[in-house]
Amino acid sequence: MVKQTGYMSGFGNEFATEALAGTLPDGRNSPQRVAHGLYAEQISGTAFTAPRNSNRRTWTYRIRPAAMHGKFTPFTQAHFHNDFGQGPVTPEQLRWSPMPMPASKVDFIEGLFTMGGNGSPAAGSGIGIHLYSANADMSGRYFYNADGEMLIVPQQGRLVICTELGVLEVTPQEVAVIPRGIRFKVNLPDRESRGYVCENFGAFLRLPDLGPIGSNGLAQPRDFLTPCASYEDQEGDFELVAKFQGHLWRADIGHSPLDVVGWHGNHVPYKYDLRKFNTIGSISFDHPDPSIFLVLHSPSDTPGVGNLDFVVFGPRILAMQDTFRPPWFHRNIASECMGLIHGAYDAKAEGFAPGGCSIHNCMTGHGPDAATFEKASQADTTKPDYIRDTMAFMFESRHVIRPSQQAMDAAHRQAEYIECWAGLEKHFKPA
Ligand SMILES: O=C(O)Cc1cc(O)ccc1O
Ligand SMILES: [Fe+2]
Repeated sequence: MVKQTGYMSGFGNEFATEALAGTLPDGRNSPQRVAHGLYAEQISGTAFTAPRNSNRRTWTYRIRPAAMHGKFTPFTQAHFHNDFGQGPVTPEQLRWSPMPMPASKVDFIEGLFTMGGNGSPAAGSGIGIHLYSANADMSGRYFYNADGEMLIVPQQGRLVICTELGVLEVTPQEVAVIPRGIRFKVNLPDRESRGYVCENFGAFLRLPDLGPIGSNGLAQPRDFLTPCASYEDQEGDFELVAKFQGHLWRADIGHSPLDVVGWHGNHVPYKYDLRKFNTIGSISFDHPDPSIFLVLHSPSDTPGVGNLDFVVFGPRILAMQDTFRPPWFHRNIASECMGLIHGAYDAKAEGFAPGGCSIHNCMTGHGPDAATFEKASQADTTKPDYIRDTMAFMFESRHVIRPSQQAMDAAHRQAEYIECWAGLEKHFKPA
């Protein structure tokens, strides 16, 4: 079992950490013989020649190189994939209730259920959106995703994510990012967990620029935590599962691949507590665009346009006067997938439950439901509203989120979702 040994703070830092003193070579990466009889191995997360400020790689010093495992054969888990389809896609507003907990024993990888996505691992852009519900540890099973980094958002039940580079303990309202290629397993200390996963096939997530906000605000770099090195020195009949080009593969492996005794670099897993987000809003009038709630951003090749934007709607005080305070009615060029981690969301009076999700695609009209509209239109805006118990989020993407067939067919899909706007009254009085 990999032991938790603490965290290092900062976003995008060059970290250096060793679980055994004297592991890291001094002044070089690949000495002729590594200390303690370890192997040196580099993991490159970006092109060798990527500009310095977006170059990611980590040097690992490990018991065995990652090349040591059996042959890959397909791994059957039909619900987790990137087959978002090529045919017609409905522009309808879509919403789902929380996914039920599994009836039999299911681990994190077995419990992943693809909701939709865009682009592809082959194209090197786009995202995959998944829900998971799981009730078993990954015992003897290890996983890596060659297709992209994984943003993991537990909604219920903690996750202990044991990675090659150390252990992340993640509670609901915290999120974790596992970089492309990093091997890990997930244990469930609360026996059950469910939540959301966004795979990012494009440029890695980074902190957004702050522009006129200034040098502080939104997610602060020091609140991102990367684990210190810790390792398993274990032999056994284990399994390595790989996600490669949209599908899963398995290979026998005779040892734990979480065998990195020391490492240095910046291609690293991290976690972030969403409750630490410094939310900024209007203190005069109008509801600002939700870009001010941006936590992490994966840029596309068009400046200012996100391959993936991770946006969070946490507790906040609404003070705008003579303003319709909840999110307005809108249609966006971007496509939106929302989830709810805790409490209620201020645009939806009912039906959007913690663990549920919605998709509002490019130019599809949406906004407050009828009950929310009526209430907020009458509210006293001379006094502030304290929105306390809430944590909603959005995966927003420049490209249409194509729902998977299994998501469209799922029993937990709310087929009558659009009825939440049916009760909006006609108030028009031309005189
Ligand atoms: O649709 C939503 O609820 C998300 C959202 C929130 C907001 O405050 C403004 C725009 C937007 O898309
Ligand atoms: Fe929206």
